[in-house]
Amino acid sequence: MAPPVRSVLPVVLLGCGGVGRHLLRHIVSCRPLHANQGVAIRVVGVADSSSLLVADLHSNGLDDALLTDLCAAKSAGSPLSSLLSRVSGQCQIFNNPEARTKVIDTASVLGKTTGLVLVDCSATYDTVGMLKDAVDCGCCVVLANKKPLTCTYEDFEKLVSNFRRIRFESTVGAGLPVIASVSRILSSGDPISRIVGSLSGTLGYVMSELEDGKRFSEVVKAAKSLGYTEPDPRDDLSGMDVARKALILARLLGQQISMEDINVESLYPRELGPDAMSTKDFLESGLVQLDKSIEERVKAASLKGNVLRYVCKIEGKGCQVGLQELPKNSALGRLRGSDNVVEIYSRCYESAPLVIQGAGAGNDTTAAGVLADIVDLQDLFHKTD
Ligand SMILES: NC(=O)C1=CN([C@@H]2O[C@H](COP(=O)(O)OP(=O)(O)OC[C@H]3O[C@@H](n4cnc5c(N)ncnc54)[C@H](OP(=O)(O)O)[C@@H]3O)[C@@H](O)[C@H]2O)C=CC1
Ligand SMILES: N[C@@H](CC=O)C(=O)O
Repeated sequence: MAPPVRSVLPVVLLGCGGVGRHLLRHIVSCRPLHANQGVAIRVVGVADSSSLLVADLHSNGLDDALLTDLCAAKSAGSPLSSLLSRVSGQCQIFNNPEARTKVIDTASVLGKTTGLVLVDCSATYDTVGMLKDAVDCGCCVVLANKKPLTCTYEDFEKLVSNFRRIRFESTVGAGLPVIASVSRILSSGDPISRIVGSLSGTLGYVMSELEDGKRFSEVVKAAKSLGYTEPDPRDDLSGMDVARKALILARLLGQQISMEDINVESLYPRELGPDAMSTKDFLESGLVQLDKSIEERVKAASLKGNVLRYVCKIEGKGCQVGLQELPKNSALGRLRGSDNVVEIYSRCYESAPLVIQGAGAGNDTTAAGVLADIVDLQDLFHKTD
């Protein structure tokens, strides 16, 4: 017999793309496991870019059959609003801008009663306001989306102001325990002097596939279909996605810096950027224009026994991210596929760094990281009766 439920965690999910849908599926499939741990996750609402589907706040949330249908509808490319005929009297659909207001109302009501975990699996800056309001209402926040933590330093400070109520493990290294390790080292009073790593699943995959003689344009498209890239793969190829991860880590180390303070090397010129062409055009006709120059760089490195890796370095007061030639048999050079590696140097890990390595991208592993973050908040949702 399952033990009594000790913690009920109401969740509102922002974003039901690749990661968000995997999260909902993991929540449904892990019900028996969580029940054995005395934990229940109640999905109260799910939002996409235009609508919010929200349950009656006195109910048990959206039921698993509806969540499954919702995932199927979104996978097929339909908006959440297409579920209108499917929803019962127990839930409602709000379209923007009412959807945003409803998220904040929900945070306000549940923040005062049961508590709420607002989970951001979108890829936009637009959620920052809702997240800050949720923090003000005493709610917990879990992020896969890096953008809210990488806008202004004031926003970052606000979001992490109650560190017990926020989790953002999946923003760096997908499911890898990078943030947890950095936080543990810091809270033990062991100063971190340097973090070096390969922090892009996409660029790691692309670089290792290029070594096998594949074409850059083909490999980038494969990375997108494997769920490694950002919605616009130029976010990865510009180095901005890695720079965001570097900024989150640097801010965690106490550096009060912004994106403008990070040196970022882009793999494509301005003429192929978002201001010049759509994502679709970039994938169809922009990418191939990069094949030759990247192939030449890979060959030049290979002649010296080296490989290319997109490296992130955080030390002292600065961060830099860019492409480097590294020996094939170095820790970063040996990386294959979407694996990330992160080396953390501190007083305790001075000559031999703490090394964290493993899958650094993908919807499944990222959603698993988000779910672990939600479950990690369970003690804040203990029933007191
Ligand atoms: N994939 C990976 O390996 C990893 C991803 N991440 C992060 O996870 C996040 C999600 O990635 P992914 O699932 O691939 O992205 P997708 O583009 O597949 O999904 C994004 C979702 O966000 C929704 N959305 C957009 N704007 C809003 C808004 N204002 N409010 C609510 N929802 C909104 C979109 O709606 P609509 O469906 O209507 O377009 C879509 O459902 C990103 O921030 C990414 O950086 C982090 C680590 C690893
Ligand atoms: N696009 C990112 C996904 C994880 O953050 C990557 O490739 O690493």
